[in-house]
Amino acid sequence: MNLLELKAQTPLVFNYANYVTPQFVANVVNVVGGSPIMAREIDEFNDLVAISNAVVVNTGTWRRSELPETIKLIQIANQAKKVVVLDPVAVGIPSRSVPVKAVMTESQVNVIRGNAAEIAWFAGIDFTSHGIDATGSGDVQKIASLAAQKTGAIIALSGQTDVISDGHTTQIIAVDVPLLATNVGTGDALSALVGMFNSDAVTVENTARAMAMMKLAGVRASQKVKTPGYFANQVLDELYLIKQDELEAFIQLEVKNG
Ligand SMILES: Nc1ncnc2c1ncn2[C@@H]1O[C@H](COP(=O)(O)OP(=O)(O)O)[C@@H](O)[C@H]1O
Ligand SMILES: Cc1ncsc1CCOP(=O)(O)O
Ligand SMILES: [Mg+2]
Repeated sequence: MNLLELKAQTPLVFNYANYVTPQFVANVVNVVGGSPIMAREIDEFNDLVAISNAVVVNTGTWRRSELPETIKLIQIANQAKKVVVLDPVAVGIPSRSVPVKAVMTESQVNVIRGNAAEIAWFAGIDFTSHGIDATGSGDVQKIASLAAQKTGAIIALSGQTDVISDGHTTQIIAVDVPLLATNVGTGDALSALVGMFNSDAVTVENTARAMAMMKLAGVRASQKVKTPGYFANQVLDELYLIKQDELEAFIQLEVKNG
């Protein structure tokens, strides 16, 4: 959906969040025009998925004891035909790949949003990382396209260049905003935006819209503030202020075919 439709419909985003960044993620959903809800109790999953428009699963602080519930949640969302976004934080660390492998085997994920190192793991390509951060370099278009082909999910690869791919169509947003990488949780919040913009239909176009929204907020914030603390708050304000026509103009200018 576009930003105008999003603000009119107020999509409810169920975030199965990590315990590091839920406050920032909830605020990002709220300021853009959606409605966030966080939960971990399996007894709530049927009720909450029924009223949700998107389910966003972040494995950043997974626990073995909760893994069956995580899979159950996605299966409920699959049955209810709700869009599911997976944020596979630091999946390249072997212990962090455990929940991701289980989720990918036992349930269906519609979109995977991660940094280049995380997406490279799905593509089977080596890419240097340092914990939650991608630190190497590589052919990000090839990585995203291959990961999409291997998983059957739309890939939303974020970084200096964002890449969106379904394995056939690939789009890029090559806009450098280094301050965007300074706030822990920007990626998690971006995953929630991806869920929100895809809540009516899962497409490359809607995924690119979500990625463009965060980039544009970063561009505008970095014109006003130069340090990370203020920047994080300014990004929230810019996400709140961006209008439909401004977002679509940015997309026209910066979203290119790969
Ligand atoms: N060097 C960079 N230049 C511009 N934008 C960046 C850069 N690094 C990250 N971003 C942006 O920051 C947001 C979060 O992406 P990223 O940092 O890759 O996710 P994660 O926090 O999951 O590692 C995205 O909107 C992405 O475009
Ligand atoms: C620090 C940390 N540790 C586990 S999850 C997490 C947050 C990751 O946030 P993001 O992927 O948005 O940088
Ligand atoms: Mg991340």
